[in-house]
Amino acid sequence: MAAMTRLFRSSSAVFSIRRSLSSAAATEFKPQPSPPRVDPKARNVQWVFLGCPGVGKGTYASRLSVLLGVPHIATGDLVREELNSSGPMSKQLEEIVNQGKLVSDEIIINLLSKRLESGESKGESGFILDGFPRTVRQAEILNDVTDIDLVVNLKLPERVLIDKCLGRRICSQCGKNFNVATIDVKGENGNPDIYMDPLLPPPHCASKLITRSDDTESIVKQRLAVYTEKSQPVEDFYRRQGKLLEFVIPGGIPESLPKLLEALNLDENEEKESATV
Ligand SMILES: Nc1ncnc2c1ncn2[C@@H]1O[C@H](COP(=O)(O)OP(=O)(O)O)[C@@H](O)[C@H]1O
Repeated sequence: MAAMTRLFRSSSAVFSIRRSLSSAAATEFKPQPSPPRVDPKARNVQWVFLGCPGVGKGTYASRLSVLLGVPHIATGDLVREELNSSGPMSKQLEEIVNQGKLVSDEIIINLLSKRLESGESKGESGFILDGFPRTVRQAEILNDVTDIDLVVNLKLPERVLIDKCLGRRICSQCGKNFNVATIDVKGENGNPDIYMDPLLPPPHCASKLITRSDDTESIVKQRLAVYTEKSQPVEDFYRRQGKLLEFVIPGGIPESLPKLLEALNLDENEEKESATV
């Protein structure tokens, strides 16, 4: 990871790294990968979680990061930390985020480099990235500095995404995410019904819940449009490399997490046992 941190630094300074995809890679679509069995003792996976706002990237990435013993690094969290600080970029970031737009690649890579450097100094290795890369340019830069093992692309229908964003709540003290929405959507056009219970906070968080300023209906719709325009091409970028694992979320966490672990070739019980050794 040291090399990645250093190279990220230089790429953010020079910001001219470009990797043109070979024409063969651009046309050849590889089948969905079957992830190799992860050895719990060598958990330095380098994974990326993609998916629309509200799909649950943070929820699933944070659970997997605990199972695999790698940090969960969410660029949205890095942006919000900076935005809530009294730093020089705070006002500018607030405006961008509250318009549902993307922060510049340069700012994001700078924030991510700092986070990787601080993790590296604490001995972290491997990562699950959530919310990065979000543009093809970011994906190209990442591709130039390190090898990503697997990209998990989470999917849900758009009407569920909007309800989930509107129901999202965060504990202002511990930072954990909850959701007060009950999702109960009848399947259409051959798609199955989707039911999700609310994810309610424990009593000590209940009085400290806040809503993200960008989780209003109009900003969520704008973020979804930005995702389609800027981030969907990132799915194709990784699909061409044969690294994209598509996962349609079937329901709430109790139903979906075991299925996701199965798709990832991970065994929750084995992982838990080895985590306690
Ligand atoms: N990789 C990125 N590139 C540009 N902007 C980003 C990136 N990651 C996060 N942001 C900014 O932070 C905001 C919140 O990100 P995130 O928490 O990942 O939200 P979402 O729920 O939309 O996935 C985004 O709308 C965007 O303004």
